[in-house]
Amino acid sequence: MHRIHPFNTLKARMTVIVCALVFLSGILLAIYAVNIVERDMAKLVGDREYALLSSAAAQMEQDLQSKRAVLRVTAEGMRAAQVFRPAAVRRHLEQVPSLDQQFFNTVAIDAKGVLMTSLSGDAAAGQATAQSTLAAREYFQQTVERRRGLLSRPLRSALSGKPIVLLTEPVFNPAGTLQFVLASSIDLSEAEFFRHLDRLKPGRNGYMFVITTEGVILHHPDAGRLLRNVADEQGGIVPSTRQALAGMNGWVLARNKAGVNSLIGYRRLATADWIVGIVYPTAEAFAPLVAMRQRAIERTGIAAAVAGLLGLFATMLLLRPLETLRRQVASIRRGDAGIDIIDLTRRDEIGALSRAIHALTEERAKAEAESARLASTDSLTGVCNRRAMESELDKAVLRQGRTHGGLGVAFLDIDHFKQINDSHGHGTGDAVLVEFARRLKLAVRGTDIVARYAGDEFVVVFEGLFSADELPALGAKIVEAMRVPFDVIAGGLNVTTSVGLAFSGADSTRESLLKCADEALYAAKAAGRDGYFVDGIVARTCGAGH
Ligand SMILES: Nc1nc2c(ncn2[C@@H]2O[C@H](COP(=O)(O)OP(=O)(O)OP(=O)(O)O)[C@@H](O)[C@H]2O)c(=O)[nH]1
Repeated sequence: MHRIHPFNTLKARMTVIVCALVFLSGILLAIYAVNIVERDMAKLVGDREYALLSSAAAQMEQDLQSKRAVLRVTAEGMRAAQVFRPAAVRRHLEQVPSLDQQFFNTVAIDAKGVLMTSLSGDAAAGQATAQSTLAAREYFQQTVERRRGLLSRPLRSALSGKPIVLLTEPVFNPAGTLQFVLASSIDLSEAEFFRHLDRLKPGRNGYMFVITTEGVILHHPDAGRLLRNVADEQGGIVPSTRQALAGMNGWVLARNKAGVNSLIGYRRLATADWIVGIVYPTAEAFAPLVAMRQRAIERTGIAAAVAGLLGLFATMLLLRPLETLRRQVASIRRGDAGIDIIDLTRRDEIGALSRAIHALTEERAKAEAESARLASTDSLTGVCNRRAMESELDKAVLRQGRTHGGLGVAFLDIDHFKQINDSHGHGTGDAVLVEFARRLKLAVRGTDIVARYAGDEFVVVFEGLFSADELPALGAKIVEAMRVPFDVIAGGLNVTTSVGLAFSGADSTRESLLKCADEALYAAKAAGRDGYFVDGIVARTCGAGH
């Protein structure tokens, strides 16, 4: 029997397909779910960081406001008290403790830009260095011009050399003439609100930064970048910062300047041209998600393996009847079982296949039987043909050899059949042959073999005879059966036959028996037809050596 390779079985294929489908759908589902979660979580984390950023920005704003207020109140107090001379100014400033708390230093610059006093440091030295330069400073010029205080661009202090921003406030006399400008500096490298900002930095590698709306760095974990403009740095402005400089408030997922994928947020202050920023590397921000994705993929793999096993089990269970059917068909082919072992009661496709196989086998058996019948039947008369007769006679000879039963053979020929054909036509001749065969069958036993040997010649094989003595009666009966006119033409047609009979001996063969019977027929013809002759009835039985 042809064996099927295990990998070619339906079970294997279906298992592979089930596994692949489960794995694929699982992975797709996991990716889809993780993506949704990722999106939601990114939004959650982004919004949370942005909220943090906003609160830091608000606090910074508040801090700047209170600084501004301290300076304004101080200036207002000096105007009201008409404190305009340098020594008085210094004394007054020294008496405002919040100035020292809020600022790195506070200076007074007269209307010409000359440093009048500086709260910290050597005022005289400061005066000497700054006298020629402060008048040109942008913050001084703009304060004088606008006649109100401002927050300066970041700059390097002429006095301390530190990176600073200045809050200014002009002081006028009651007549409205500018007496001097108060300028309080915030040390960018030490500012308290930046320290506070750093305390809010997200994760281990996240950081906060502050830039001006012109791109100058006010605060950054890398102190070396202070006062640099991001546009002038190597690599230029990253796209997200460019958007922030253009006015964007919010967060994005982008690369920072170091090329690290990060969640980057920007928040512009309302009262200063500053932008507070936050950078949170995504690897850290979404670390739980990365772990979750890993877990999802691992678990999907396990689920696929389990589903594959279950699929294999289910497939084996479902296909078991198919395997049974295959075995049944194999045993039917081997001849070990009949077609009835096939179960026709199932209501599924395997049942339908079983019924189809059953019907096909039955039809084939019928067709084979029919073709065997046709192969062994004379098409005109319906009795056995010569070949079938010879085969049956061979078997009968063998049987009689074993059972020692008697076997007789009659060889018949219709008398003057050629004349019937010639006188009445071939059709009538055929009708005579048919009627002759019918009568012949009726004249002998149902178990005897009646065959058309050729043309108008017939053979009958009689089994189970006791002796050759029974042959004359059989011959007479046949001759007698043809005596009634054949109803094949108007008025009937007289048809007679001559019969030669032979009886088997111990060493008889088909050929010898037929030869004996043929010789007896010849004798019957010679004796005048319409009669029978039994070969050797008196003298001999018919043996192979005849
Ligand atoms: N109608 C018909 N005629 C057949 C058929 N087969 C053979 N024949 C004819 O049957 C005739 C047989 O003639 P023969 O056996 O030679 O001689 P016969 O006329 O019977 O004469 P005897 O046998 O000597 O009595 C031939 O003319 C054949 O052509 C057949 O199937 N149908």
